[in-house]
Amino acid sequence: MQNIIVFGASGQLGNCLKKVAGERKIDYIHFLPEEEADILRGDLLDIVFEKYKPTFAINCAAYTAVDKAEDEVDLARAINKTGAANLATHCKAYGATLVQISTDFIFKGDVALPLTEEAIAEPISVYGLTKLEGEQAIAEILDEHYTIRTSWLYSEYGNNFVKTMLRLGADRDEVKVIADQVGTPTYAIDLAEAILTIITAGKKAYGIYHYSNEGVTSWYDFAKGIFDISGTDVKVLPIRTSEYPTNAQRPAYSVLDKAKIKATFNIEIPYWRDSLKACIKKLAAVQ
Ligand SMILES: NC(=O)C1=CN([C@@H]2O[C@H](COP(=O)(O)OP(=O)(O)OC[C@H]3O[C@@H](n4cnc5c(N)ncnc54)[C@H](OP(=O)(O)O)[C@@H]3O)[C@@H](O)[C@H]2O)C=CC1
Ligand SMILES: Cc1cn([C@H]2C[C@H](O)[C@@H](COP(=O)(O)OP(=O)(O)O[C@H]3O[C@@H](C)C(=O)[C@@H](O)[C@H]3O)O2)c(=O)[nH]c1=O
Repeated sequence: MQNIIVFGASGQLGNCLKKVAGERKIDYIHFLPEEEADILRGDLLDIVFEKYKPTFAINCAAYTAVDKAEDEVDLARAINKTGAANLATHCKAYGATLVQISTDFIFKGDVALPLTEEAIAEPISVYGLTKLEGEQAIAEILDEHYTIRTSWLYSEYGNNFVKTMLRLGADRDEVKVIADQVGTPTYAIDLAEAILTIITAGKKAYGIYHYSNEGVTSWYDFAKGIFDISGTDVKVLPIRTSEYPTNAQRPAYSVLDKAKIKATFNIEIPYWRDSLKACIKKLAAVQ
């Protein structure tokens, strides 16, 4: 009997998993409220692991405020590293497999070649560093883990670049967006589908995998796509990273190579613009 528990269930990816699990009629998945499943509280983790005796735990909990993390290093490290390690320890004790979500921001991004799972990780931000430390802590504790690195998540849930652009586009005549950071957006609904496909495949092909949508774009082109598809009349000006100072540094190139996940789990990945259309359609329907 499978039993899946989800941490960080109220976040963007948690909500997408809820949606996709509902559509797939998976009824053995439990979305844990944060107050009952704080990944920093060993006492609460003891209770939920004992209650559910999970076969899989999915960790959607994270500290994701990239700029703020530069000033809140201890909190970012506690959630992204210690929290992940706590889950790995509990999974080991209960014979569960851990699905961890990581990020393209573990990479430096100074080489314009798609990044494989073996590419050297050299984070340039506190967020990226603490996420990498989380990956490493899990790997030291547990063999039975799927660590899925993804990039530029967006969806109809939570806060993300698509929703920010639609808000700015509605308020302003002009938006300036960085054109020299290149990567691939990922519709979090597509990622949720991939996670549930991996879990239900029962393959035990543990390890690190890369997943984003297909294609390559810049934040500027992504913004253009958002405004084109939504029919928002706003001028978008391409700018350099140096013209948009932020607390945290971000990789200039972070396109993930998805060959491994496609070959191992027979996953078909949608093109980023097709998924963006699907998301904007959903957002328009709820307005
Ligand atoms: N967003 C993105 O663009 C990308 C995200 N990722 C990774 O994907 C994963 C999911 O991201 P996403 O859904 O967008 O992130 P969100 O920030 O939307 O969700 C994270 C969730 O974790 C919860 N959380 C924080 N601390 C704890 C804790 N101690 N115990 C339990 N829950 C906690 C948050 O609750 P609260 O809000 O109450 O603090 C929030 O609900 C993360 O691992 C992230 O690093 C990877 C690449 C891109
Ligand atoms: C709002 C805005 C952002 N930008 C730039 C800043 C930044 O380089 C880029 C994206 O900005 P955001 O702050 O929305 O996104 P950011 O928080 O940097 O997104 C990252 O989040 C973490 C959690 C990840 O793991 C990454 O994969 C990535 O998705 O767009 C502009 O150029 N103009 C704007 O008006």
